[in-house]
Amino acid sequence: MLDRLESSETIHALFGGTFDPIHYGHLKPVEALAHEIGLQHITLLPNHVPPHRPQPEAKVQQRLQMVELAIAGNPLFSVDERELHRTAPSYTIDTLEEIRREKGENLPLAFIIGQDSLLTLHYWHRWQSLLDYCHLLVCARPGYADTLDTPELESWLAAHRTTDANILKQQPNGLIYLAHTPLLDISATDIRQRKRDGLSLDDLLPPTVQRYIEQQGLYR
Ligand SMILES: Nc1ncnc2c1ncn2[C@@H]1O[C@H](COP(=O)(O)OP(=O)(O)OP(=O)(O)O)[C@@H](O)[C@H]1O
Ligand SMILES: O=C(O)c1ccc[n+]([C@@H]2O[C@H](COP(=O)([O-])O)[C@@H](O)[C@H]2O)c1
Repeated sequence: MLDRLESSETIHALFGGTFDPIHYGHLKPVEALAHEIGLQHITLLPNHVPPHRPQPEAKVQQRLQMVELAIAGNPLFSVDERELHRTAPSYTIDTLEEIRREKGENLPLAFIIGQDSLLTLHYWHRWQSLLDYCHLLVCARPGYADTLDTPELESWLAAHRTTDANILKQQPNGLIYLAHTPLLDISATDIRQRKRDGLSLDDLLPPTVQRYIEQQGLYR
């Protein structure tokens, strides 16, 4: 694999999630990230069987439908359904291996996560191999420390971190970039609880998704 590419204008950026439901805490930080580092496109990757967490309340097709409603008419986003067709746990490394095979070894590939995911990354399946396939782009998230309390993760971050977004386009994988994205205190857990409590979901997620939740009777 080439260590450095001559030049590349494109990063194939993936944003994985359970999206139960998708909300502005997902959409707005990654839109800001796209501006910050010049991403032209972001592919949302809803998972089927999320590893390391309780299983989603909404059905696969409902979570997919909410993602599609949330990104309708926004050319920045598209959705990749591949993990939804797998019944095994949606390990990110498996998906990255597959996408790397499809895209070839030179295309810069990036996987976007929130700060909370970074803090627990050492529990992920084959976590130390993730950077063999992609860069990691980390969006800030309120309520989650920006220091890692696991020495192994801390030294791994120090070894791979870059503050220069331009390098991400010149190398296919191997770097971690902590973005300066806006802090949005929104979580799907809170949205599901607010729905159960009969509270408003305004400003937390797109109106189309709100209406869908209502129509489908989700999160009661
Ligand atoms: N408000 C937010 N700010 C930044 N990143 C976020 C935010 N909400 C979620 N993310 C990130 O988006 C990805 C997908 O998150 P996920 O679908 O689990 O949403 P969630 O709101 O954390 O869900 P839940 O509350 O059900 O755990 C994760 O990498 C997570 O860190
Ligand atoms: O590969 C793993 O072991 C792994 C463990 C936890 C989370 N992930 C992926 O990280 C993304 C965010 O996860 P979540 O649980 O916050 O929605 C999503 O694409 C998950 O499939 C992946």
